[in-house]
Amino acid sequence: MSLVDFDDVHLSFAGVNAIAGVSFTVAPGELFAIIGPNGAGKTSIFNVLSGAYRPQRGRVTFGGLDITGRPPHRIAAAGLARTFQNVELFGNLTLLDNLMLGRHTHLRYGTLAAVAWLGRARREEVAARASVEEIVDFLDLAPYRRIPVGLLPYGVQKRIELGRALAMQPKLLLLDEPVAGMNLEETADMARYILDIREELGLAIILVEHDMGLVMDLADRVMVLNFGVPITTGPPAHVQGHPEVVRAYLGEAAAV
Ligand SMILES: Nc1ncnc2c1ncn2[C@@H]1O[C@H](COP(=O)(O)OP(=O)(O)OP(=O)(O)O)[C@@H](O)[C@H]1O
Repeated sequence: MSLVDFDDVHLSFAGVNAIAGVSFTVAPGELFAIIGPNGAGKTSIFNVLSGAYRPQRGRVTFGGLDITGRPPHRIAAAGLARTFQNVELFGNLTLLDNLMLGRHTHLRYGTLAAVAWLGRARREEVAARASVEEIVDFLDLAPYRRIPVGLLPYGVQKRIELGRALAMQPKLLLLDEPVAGMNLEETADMARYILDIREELGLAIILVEHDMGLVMDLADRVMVLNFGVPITTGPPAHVQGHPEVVRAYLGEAAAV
């Protein structure tokens, strides 16, 4: 069974079609990439998946659950986590605090228990700390543990954002331009972490990215969008050779 089933989704803003009949599925553990020129509708798909936008038509199921139009916190609790195009961390908090905030979707104790620091609250907090420490190791973030994240280099902040998404223990990660603004070394590092997440943690990932080299290296399948409509979907080799894709989008990259 598919983990994600995005079925004939339509979304428009005051007559502008952001998504005009998009369908795709993502299998558990798959790395599915979405590419397309600026304004093609990639971020809108993420916003529909995560519950920020409600589509006018179509249905989205996640893990067999109909999540169409559900509020973002419900969808997050069902196991969907995302990172953003621009870093959205709490700059004056430390790495550990930022990751603990990500983990908070999983803490189930009530306010009273937390105030009284009762058994369950304490046990959950200890488990949360342990799982956050695993993420710190996994992403090689130990040197930055106690520094306010706003003071850290951009590439490290993007990695922390990835860590915060992992702290939610998701089944599906939405990565929105994870290497935008990074230098070559930072990009290669991020590519390795994305592969590790997939191979060691077995998470499904939907990747939106303009870096074609990264997409073609990492993705199992790629969907190409143009003006809110998919042109084609398939393995990287299929997409790269598709004449309409070359014309609509890969023209410059293909010439590199
Ligand atoms: N909140 C909004 N209000 C009005 N129009 C919007 C809104 N969000 C997106 N759009 C429009 O929907 C279309 C698709 O935008 P979207 O941001 O999804 O594209 P994108 O492929 O992610 O682009 P980019 O690569 O530049 O991030 C664009 O025409 C955009 O202007």
